[in-house]
Amino acid sequence: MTAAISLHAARLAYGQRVLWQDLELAVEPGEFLAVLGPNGSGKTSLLRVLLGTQALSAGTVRVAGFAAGQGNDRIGYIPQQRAMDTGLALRGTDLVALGLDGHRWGIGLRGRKQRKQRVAEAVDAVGASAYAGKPLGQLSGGEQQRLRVAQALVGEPDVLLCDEPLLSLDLAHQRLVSELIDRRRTEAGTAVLFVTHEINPILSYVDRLLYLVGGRFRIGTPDEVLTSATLSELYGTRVEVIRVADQIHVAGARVALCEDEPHHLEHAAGH
Ligand SMILES: Nc1ncnc2c1ncn2[C@@H]1O[C@H](COP(=O)(O)OP(=O)(O)OP(=O)(O)O)[C@@H](O)[C@H]1O
Repeated sequence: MTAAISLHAARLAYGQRVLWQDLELAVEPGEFLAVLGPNGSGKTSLLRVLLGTQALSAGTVRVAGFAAGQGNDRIGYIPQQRAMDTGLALRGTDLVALGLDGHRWGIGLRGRKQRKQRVAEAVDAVGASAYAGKPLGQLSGGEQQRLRVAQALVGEPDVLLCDEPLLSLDLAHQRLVSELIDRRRTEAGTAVLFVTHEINPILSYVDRLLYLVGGRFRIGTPDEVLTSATLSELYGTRVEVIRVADQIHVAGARVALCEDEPHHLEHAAGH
């Protein structure tokens, strides 16, 4: 099977600062890979490399069968959320339609009808039908975020790159979006690379994770990587992984998981 994403001997450095090196990674079609790590560890930079907007310092990268940047019409991308300009007149449905590859649908009346239908379905799937006709500037952060998810999925991508897609979503919509992404990969074999600070909402979907910390990384299943021994080694300091029912909590200094919790857990762990 040809990997949907492959990085070979990959290195990314900004000047003297090495974000990661000797990275060997093959993400298979249909695989769900979570990418974790503290602020500044290079998660978004990895997405930029896969999108072709950031060159590797060394090594090779291929995405959806192409050199990075060449096959972007096969990639769905959910960027990290930024507040959109409140004066923005673009409507929600217009934003979603930007995710359709114009070449595949043609410009005739039939193509236009089909495009409209596809956009309506994608909007409906994220529960945004009631507000998608409004200008983006009038929508809440979470409402805008659901439209970005629809935009990334509407083009039926082979590879889905998600940069903290659950941020600013309430629990019900976190679940809806995670399930949508999971369904896309199980039904269509789309490979998913999902950057997150919070593993628990997606833990049941994750096949493997890439955990980046200060120039080092580990790749493996959640059971392999999310252990006290592995994370302590990676962080270079004592880290405790605590499993409570089907949730994972990580306690210790500079820990990236469960961002809302480390502060009091750090105290509890005596750091
Ligand atoms: N073009 C650039 N030139 C120089 N340094 C950069 C550039 N882009 C990013 N950096 C630095 O590289 C580091 C990694 O940035 P990146 O955005 O990939 O981190 P991240 O893991 O996504 O962090 P966060 O969790 O905060 O989103 C940061 O310290 C950032 O300042």
